[in-house]
Amino acid sequence: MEIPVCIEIQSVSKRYKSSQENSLTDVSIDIACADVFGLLGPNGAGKTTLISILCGIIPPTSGQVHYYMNGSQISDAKRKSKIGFVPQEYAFYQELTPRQNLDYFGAMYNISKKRLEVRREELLEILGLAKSADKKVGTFSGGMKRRINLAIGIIHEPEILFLDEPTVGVDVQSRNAIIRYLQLINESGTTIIYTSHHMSEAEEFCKHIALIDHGKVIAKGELEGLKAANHVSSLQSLFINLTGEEYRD
Ligand SMILES: Nc1ncnc2c1ncn2[C@@H]1O[C@H](COP(=O)(O)OP(=O)(O)OP(=O)(O)O)[C@@H](O)[C@H]1O
Repeated sequence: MEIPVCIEIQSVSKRYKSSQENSLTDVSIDIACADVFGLLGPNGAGKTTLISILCGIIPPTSGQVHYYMNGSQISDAKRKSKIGFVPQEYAFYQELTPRQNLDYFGAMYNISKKRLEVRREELLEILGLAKSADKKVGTFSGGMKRRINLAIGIIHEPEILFLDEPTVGVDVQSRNAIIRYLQLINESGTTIIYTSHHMSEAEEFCKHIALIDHGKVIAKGELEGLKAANHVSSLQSLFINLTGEEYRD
């Protein structure tokens, strides 16, 4: 049985107003429902730009993005309540505690007080933040900050979750906790689209990938199939084979 498409990206190009060049050129990708999809590529490839377009934060210069749920296209308004976004930058208030941050962002999604309380405590527990739930987030380690960033992005139980480098700068323990939790919510049906520079993590985590370089898709498909077709045994080798060794400064 064919898995239905959840996000259809059609010929998306982006040129920022201040720029002479495209940051994305003619990007077309289909992402299946309940997939773990990796958007991978070197620095400056266009990954954050693409995620920002998919989340509706910035518009494409040309091209279209369609979202589908239960086989039907959904409106932009409906899409907003269905998606979650965990950005690369910390998106919380340093002066507030994890409980206060989660209450604040939960209220923005109009979650009922009762449901929010349950969801908040559940996330604090699962992500190992319960003991520090009443301390200011500004005093936290990098790993704890990444985990609270994740908790905020999923407080409203999104069906589609975008994560931009969710494990950057964290230790192995926090990385494992984050990936384990993401695997858990994927198993219960959440579609995950994520970027990372951590190739062994992406290799373990992603089912399908798109490799982007200089704003263009240079490879896409099922990860194992791409490795076999390129005669390599690891995602890192595939990445180097297709994007080369030179710096992207
Ligand atoms: N607001 C902006 N205005 C102008 N150019 C931008 C803007 N944001 C990004 N760019 C440019 O668009 C290109 C793609 O950047 P983007 O941040 O999407 O890449 P990335 O793949 O996420 O990189 P990284 O892995 O370093 O985070 C780069 O050349 C970048 O300089």
